[in-house]
Amino acid sequence: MPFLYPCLDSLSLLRRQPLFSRYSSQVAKRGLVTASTTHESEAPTASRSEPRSDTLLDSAATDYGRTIFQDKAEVTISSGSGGHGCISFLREKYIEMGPANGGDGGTGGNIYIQAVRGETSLHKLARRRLIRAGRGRNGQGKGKGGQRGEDVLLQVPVGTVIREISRHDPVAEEEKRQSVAAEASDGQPEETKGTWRRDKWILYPSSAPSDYANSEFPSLPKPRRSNLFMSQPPAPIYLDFSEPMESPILLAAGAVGGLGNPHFLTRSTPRPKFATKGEAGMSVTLEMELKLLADVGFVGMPNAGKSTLLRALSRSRARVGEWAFTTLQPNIGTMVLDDSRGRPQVQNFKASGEPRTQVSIADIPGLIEGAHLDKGLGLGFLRHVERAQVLAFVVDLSVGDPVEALQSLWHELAQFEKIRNMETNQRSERIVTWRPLGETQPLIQREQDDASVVEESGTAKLPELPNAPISTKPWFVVATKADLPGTEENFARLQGYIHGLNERSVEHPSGQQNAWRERLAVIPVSAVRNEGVERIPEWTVGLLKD
Ligand SMILES: Nc1nc2c(ncn2[C@@H]2O[C@H](COP(=O)(O)OP(=O)(O)OP(=O)(O)O)[C@@H](O)[C@H]2O)c(=O)[nH]1
Ligand SMILES: [Mg+2]
Repeated sequence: MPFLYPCLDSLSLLRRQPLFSRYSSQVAKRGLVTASTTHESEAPTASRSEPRSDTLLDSAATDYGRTIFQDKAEVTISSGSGGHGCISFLREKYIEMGPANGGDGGTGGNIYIQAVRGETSLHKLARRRLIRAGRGRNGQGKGKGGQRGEDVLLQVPVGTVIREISRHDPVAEEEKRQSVAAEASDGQPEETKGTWRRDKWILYPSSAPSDYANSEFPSLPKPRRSNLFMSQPPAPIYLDFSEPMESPILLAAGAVGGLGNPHFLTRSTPRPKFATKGEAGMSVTLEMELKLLADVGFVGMPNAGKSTLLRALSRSRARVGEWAFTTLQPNIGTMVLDDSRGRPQVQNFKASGEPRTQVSIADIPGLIEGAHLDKGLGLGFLRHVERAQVLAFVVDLSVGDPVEALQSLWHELAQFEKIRNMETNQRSERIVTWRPLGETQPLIQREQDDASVVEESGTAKLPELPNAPISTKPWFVVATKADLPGTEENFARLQGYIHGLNERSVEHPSGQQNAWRERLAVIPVSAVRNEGVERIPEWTVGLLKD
């Protein structure tokens, strides 16, 4: 019997037992088992009764939550083209050759954009390089207009900045072409009668070329735009979504549809056998950049303990490891001040009077000396803390001189600001008129005459500077790893330096005269032991303002 049914063999049952219990204890240790399953398993009670903070803060480097994150995207949006007009004639009983009744083409779909709270990354847009709205349907007989193209709604996270790189607008190009042709013929409108442009006209399907040999085409209607075009943002697009939006805004309006054949009814052509094609949709290439909007930004060297601190302050499961550059992309954690159960930990009100229930924190990859020269992971991640209201400098007490570490972090911040301002200047650079030797007319002036693009960008309003200088932000220092032996001396040194800053006896590490130094503090903590961190929410909230 046992050799036929090994499952009934009592020996094999016994052999399987330790394996199962080993598995269940591992699972219970990771905290992955729900209440009902742990009840049945033989997990040791000791691992279940461990305090939550210990398992979360001193976890293995492999135990972390992963989120897909992308903070840059370049997409081309293309609004829908219009449907073509229809060539049709009424045909009924006893009416063999009725009047023209072709409908107009439908308008193309629009592209809208909305900043919403739920989104945290641009990865969905980044992997779609081209986003098209639907095309308008063609007009139909019996005077039926074509159906509108489908609209597209892009949802981006709050904190996204959108810049236009290039644009292709067929209607604008056609308008320009016509105005150039009109100028060439001394203000007279371009003569298009008797000619036809293949890209503009639709001919009756079953007609032969001879049908059009003697017929005269009417003049081409002027390029048209949909009414919604007026509510499009002016070119070049520069949008900064720092607030969630209740309703989407229009980014690119769909093109209008073509005209059906009744539009071309004249005395000389009672049965027009032509209609116009719909206008082509415009396409705009946009660069999107996400600058996470957190209330507090952590700035520190690699391995300083930023992610551990984030785990101690919030329920974040940011990766922690004992090597440098564990964090490769920003983590956002939420520090809950009031969980609506009993008395809140810290009571604070916004300027609007509503209570502040949570504070968001951004933990970014570490900065090393020379990050502005692209050492380590570079300075790019600082854009996620540049909009934070408060900066927390996380300094490791167990390695090197904490004062030097703080100063070099400030140096890198200053370099970041310099590079950012340079980029802003480049973007808004004005056109300088330059006159080469021997030329009577300035070169740029000549360009302006025939290229309206140069004129437009020169006269466009400069966008407002969205950020205050970093040195004017409130900041404080968190001295981590205070549990390690021999860190008292380093802490005393750091405290002395901060005291000197408060007294204004030492220069501000940013080197700026008007830098913020109202209430500087250094908070010693041990994030792994969850000691001292309870001071951070209180101190942060005191610095936050609306
Ligand atoms: N003893 C002690 N160790 C700590 C403390 N905080 C963090 N650590 C340890 O320091 C190491 C680095 O911690 P992380 O939180 O990954 O440091 P990080 O600043 O996020 O590092 P990067 O992501 O690489 O920039 C880990 O091994 C932590 O366990 C602390 O307060 N005390
Ligand atoms: Mg980290």
